[in-house]
Amino acid sequence: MSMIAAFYSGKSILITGATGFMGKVLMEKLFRTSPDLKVIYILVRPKAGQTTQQRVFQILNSKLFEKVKEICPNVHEKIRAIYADLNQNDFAISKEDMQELLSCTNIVFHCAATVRFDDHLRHAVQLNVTATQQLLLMASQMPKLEAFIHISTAFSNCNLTHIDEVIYPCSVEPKKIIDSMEWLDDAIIDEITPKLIGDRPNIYTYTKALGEMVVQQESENLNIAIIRPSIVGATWQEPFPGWVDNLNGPSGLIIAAGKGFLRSIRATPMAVADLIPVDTVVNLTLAVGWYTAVHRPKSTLIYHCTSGNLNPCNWREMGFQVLATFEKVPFERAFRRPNADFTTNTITSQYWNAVSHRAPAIIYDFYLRLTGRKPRMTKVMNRLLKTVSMLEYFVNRSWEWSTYNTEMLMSELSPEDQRVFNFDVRQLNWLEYIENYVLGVKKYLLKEDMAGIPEAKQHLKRLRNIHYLFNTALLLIAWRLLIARSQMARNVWFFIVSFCYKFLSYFRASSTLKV
Ligand SMILES: CCCCCCCCCCCCCCCCCCCCCCCCCCCC(=O)SCCNC(=O)CCNC(=O)[C@H](O)C(C)(C)COP(=O)(O)OP(=O)(O)OC[C@H]1O[C@@H](n2cnc3c(N)ncnc32)[C@H](O)[C@@H]1OP(=O)(O)O
Ligand SMILES: NC(=O)C1=CN([C@@H]2O[C@H](COP(=O)(O)OP(=O)(O)OC[C@H]3O[C@@H](n4cnc5c(N)ncnc54)[C@H](OP(=O)(O)O)[C@@H]3O)[C@@H](O)[C@H]2O)C=CC1
Repeated sequence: MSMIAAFYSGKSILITGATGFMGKVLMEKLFRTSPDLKVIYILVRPKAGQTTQQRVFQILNSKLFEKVKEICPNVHEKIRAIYADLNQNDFAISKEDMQELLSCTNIVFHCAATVRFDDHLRHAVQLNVTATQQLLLMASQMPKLEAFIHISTAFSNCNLTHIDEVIYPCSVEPKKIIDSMEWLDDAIIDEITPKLIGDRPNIYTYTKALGEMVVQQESENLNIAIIRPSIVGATWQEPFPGWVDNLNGPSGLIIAAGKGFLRSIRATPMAVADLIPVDTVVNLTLAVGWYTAVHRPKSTLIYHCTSGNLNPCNWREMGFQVLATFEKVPFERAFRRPNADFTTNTITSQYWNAVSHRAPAIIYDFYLRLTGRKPRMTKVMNRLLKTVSMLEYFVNRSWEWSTYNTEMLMSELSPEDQRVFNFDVRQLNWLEYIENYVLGVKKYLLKEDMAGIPEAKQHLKRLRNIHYLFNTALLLIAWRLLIARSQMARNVWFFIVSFCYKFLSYFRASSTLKV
């Protein structure tokens, strides 16, 4: 019997960010392994015209929850969706709901965050720092609370190259930042943002670091742990391989590459691609929840959930396998044939951006205009290149994360728990994982049918022929222009033509003699 699964039975669990990528997988695993849990409270806001109830209904009816519904048919009765907006005071939770949350919650998993790299500092501070502080305040009023698990990121200190499982302070106290956000206007905030984030690449990593400081400062009477996952990717094994539902991290780039929009990137091929499957993160999170509640460590423990030091894979290997999978299962209606050029040089990268990305987009838009349609490719390409430029920081560096706490926890688990809540990335086969990831992107993000593969392959063949035809035509035009302008080129051309003519005449004469 799994001790971790048994621990969650009968418990009331509060999850923030349950409608997000990681939150859904966390909920799914909890219901699947501990169907006897009492209730999962989730803080949800209405979004995109859907009420909170409609959002929950949609999640429960998704493919991700198919197994859960077999194991725990009354799952909908065990989810309590609480209307909440983490941007607002007291999260805009009603008095009754708040009362219930405070008096019943046993475990808190805080996953909600803004993960956008370019969010405005005020909004990112509100969500990643102030909301964390408010949630901790709520937690301190929960008499039955056994553990509070905060999800951070391994990149919160990405300005360092070796990162230990400790909290590194930021130069300005989070409380001062929170206060200043209340009275500074947007223009001043924009001005001071670069100074505040310093040598971090974006507002996201900076505000997650501030969030960790808040956790440390408010942790006095609470039983807290922090998880720091690296780049979270599709599921490895559970509930099935390759599940993914958003474009963050590599997923969006896999689409862009598979559809032939993105064919080169400024990336260091030998840099470690520190991906971690979302189910691995969730397994570690649940194990940490159990360990923190049962063993009550004296200080706040931080757990790195990374792959690089235990089972490294570099970007070259990853890109190679992604391309190999495109050969087997191509994406439908690709713009160009997928390709992967890595360059570490900024000038070469700009050259490839012009030749491989912008020029085809301009030509395609010209074609759309000619055929009376609205041009759109240049706009799509500009947005993609903006996204790529924001992700480039992470594919041109390697980090070393120590994983003592994570390994210690692994050794504390029973063999059954090590199996059911497996977070040992040494067992991960990258080639298999990446193939399933690409397949998952095709199935769950692009919603493409496997029956369309022959047609997709046919389409790629047509694109290859167009490519050859286009290059040949380009070469001929260039050559024609050259011989029109240069005597030297003309001489070379006449020499080649007369040489070919002589060779053919000789060949014809010798074959006539033989007869
Ligand atoms: C070296 C690799 C090989 C490369 C080879 C060369 C190319 C050939 C490829 C072969 C195979 C390549 C496959 C492997 C690629 C691996 C690359 C992996 C890079 C991973 C880096 C991750 C770093 C993560 C570090 C920290 C981790 C975390 O803690 S948090 C989670 C990460 N957070 C994010 O990823 C959020 C990032 N997104 C944003 O911040 C914003 O969306 C934006 C700033 C990028 C854009 O904002 P904007 O307001 O302009 O637009 P928005 O409305 O948000 O979206 C615009 C359109 O772009 C789409 N979109 C959004 N995100 C992505 C994305 N990550 N990739 C691609 N597209 C994205 C979005 O859907 C919109 O589309 P439309 O609706 O159609 O307009
Ligand atoms: N994905 C990754 O690569 C990594 C993620 N992390 C961390 O993991 C955690 C989960 O990330 P992930 O699941 O990928 O992110 P998602 O963007 O998929 O999910 C974010 C969640 O936060 C919720 N949220 C955002 N704003 C509010 C708000 N104002 N009120 C209520 N809820 C809100 C979202 O709700 P809604 O659906 O309503 O928008 C959503 O449920 C985050 O803390 C992130 O920093 C760490 C490392 C890597």
